[in-house]
Amino acid sequence: MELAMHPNSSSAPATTTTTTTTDDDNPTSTTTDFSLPPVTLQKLPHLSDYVPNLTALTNPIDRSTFYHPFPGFYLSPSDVILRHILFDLSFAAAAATGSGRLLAYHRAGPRRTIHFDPAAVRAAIVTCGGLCPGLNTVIRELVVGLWELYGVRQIFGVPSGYRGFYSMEPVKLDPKMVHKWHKRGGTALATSRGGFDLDKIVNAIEQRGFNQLYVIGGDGTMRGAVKIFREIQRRKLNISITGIPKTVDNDIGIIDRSFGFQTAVEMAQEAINAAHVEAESAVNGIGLVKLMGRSTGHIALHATLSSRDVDCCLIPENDFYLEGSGGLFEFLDQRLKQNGHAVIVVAEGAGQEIIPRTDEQKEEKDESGNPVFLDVGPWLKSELKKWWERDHPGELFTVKYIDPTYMIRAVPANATDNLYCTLLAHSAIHGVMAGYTGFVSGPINGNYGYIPIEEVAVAQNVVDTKDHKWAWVRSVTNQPDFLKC
Ligand SMILES: Nc1ncnc2c1ncn2[C@@H]1O[C@H](COP(=O)(O)OP(=O)(O)O)[C@@H](O)[C@H]1O
Ligand SMILES: O=P(O)(O)OC[C@H]1O[C@](O)(COP(=O)(O)O)[C@@H](O)[C@@H]1O
Ligand SMILES: [Mg+2]
Repeated sequence: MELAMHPNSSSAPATTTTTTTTDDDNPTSTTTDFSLPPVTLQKLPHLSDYVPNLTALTNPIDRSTFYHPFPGFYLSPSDVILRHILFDLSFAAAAATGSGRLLAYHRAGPRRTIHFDPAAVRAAIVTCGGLCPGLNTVIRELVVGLWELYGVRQIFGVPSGYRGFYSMEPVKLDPKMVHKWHKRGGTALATSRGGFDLDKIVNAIEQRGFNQLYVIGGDGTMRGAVKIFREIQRRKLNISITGIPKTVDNDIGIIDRSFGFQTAVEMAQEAINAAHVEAESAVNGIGLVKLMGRSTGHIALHATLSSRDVDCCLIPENDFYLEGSGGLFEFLDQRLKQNGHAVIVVAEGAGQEIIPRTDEQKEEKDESGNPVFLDVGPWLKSELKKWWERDHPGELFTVKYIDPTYMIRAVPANATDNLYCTLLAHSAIHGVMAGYTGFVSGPINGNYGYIPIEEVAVAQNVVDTKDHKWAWVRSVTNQPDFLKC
């Protein structure tokens, strides 16, 4: 679908004119006229794509005593968010001649017409994968939002992740029950890895009469949700499914960041501070902190940038080596000579290529099929000790290793993440009530949008070691780039 977003048609000549506006004869801004490139709006699946004669009702928010819908309160399909908002004007001019397009997503929010009768809704909420701060807040806000905004009364929690659909009894939820859940870490519904059996899950959904599915989970969960979505479509069921992206590692793409990530980075500071104190208080002291981050180093990177006490940050996206010129040991040698101590932050997925392992260990997977890593923390600690004894025999040296692994994700969400969780939950509810399906809610450039779940399931978010953020880390730590000459 293409939107006419600009007065110039795409066939108009691409002219770029620059003028200067003045205020009291002082130039204040530059106005450039250019043709906005054509916009492609990502199609969002809707139940009406395959369910005939859908119910169409006015939104009950019209009658809410709290909301007074004003013109523009309800969003329509022409309300969009651009995926990329940064581009240079010469690109825009070039794009208008046909060499580029802009991608847009539907904005999240209430719709004037809804396609579910609230009295007939049977909503199911499930949490899958590892923990993340804010899971309980999302559940709470889904329950309260469905109840208060739309008058839904049949809301169920599915225990223990995907396997719970077919192996456990759902738990009836209401606002009173979930009232304090945002203050608790973890997930009150319980979660698990593995157990994804498509037929059993969709059969159970049908048998239980669920017609709205709120699936909270990470990249693996989203891949599972895509399969459920496709099966629901194949069976032509009037069931809407939405994904709410949860990942403490921040490894899901397109969205600005995942909920709980900021809380985790904040928690990591405590471990880094402790490592710093220990290292500073020793002779040739090294503080070593291992942080979560299976295939992405976002937590380590952000924790490093916000701490400023870190001398070296090791992430999965940037291979490192220990010995020789430009290696970790050479760098630490210099740092210890300069400062007498050093702090290293290592993401759990870093260095996996250089830790010796058996063929069996190379194949190891968890129940969800994620690779099981060797523990980089103790390995690095032991390598550091061996190096020092070999190169500096008899000299004092200490490595204090801190592994706060689960502590950074098993806590309740901080205030910012709690707010974020609420907006995510409300966005999901509005989209589902409007009949959208197979989508994920999330912030895109600061505004909440609906993204097709199939796109989210394959979109990764890795640290770009060529961009300014990684350069910033290196400028803060002055660590080597580990590019062997
Ligand atoms: N490719 C896939 N197809 C179907 N289900 C999947 C897939 N990958 C993961 N899952 C299921 O999604 C759930 C969560 O996945 P997992 O990788 O453990 O966590 P996360 O969703 O946090 O990444 C598990 O029940 C797992 O079996
Ligand atoms: O919870 P487990 O099975 O010990 O797994 C730990 C993994 O979970 C995470 O915390 C989050 O991973 P997911 O988002 O895939 O659940 C990873 O950082 C870590 O590698
Ligand atoms: Mg994952």
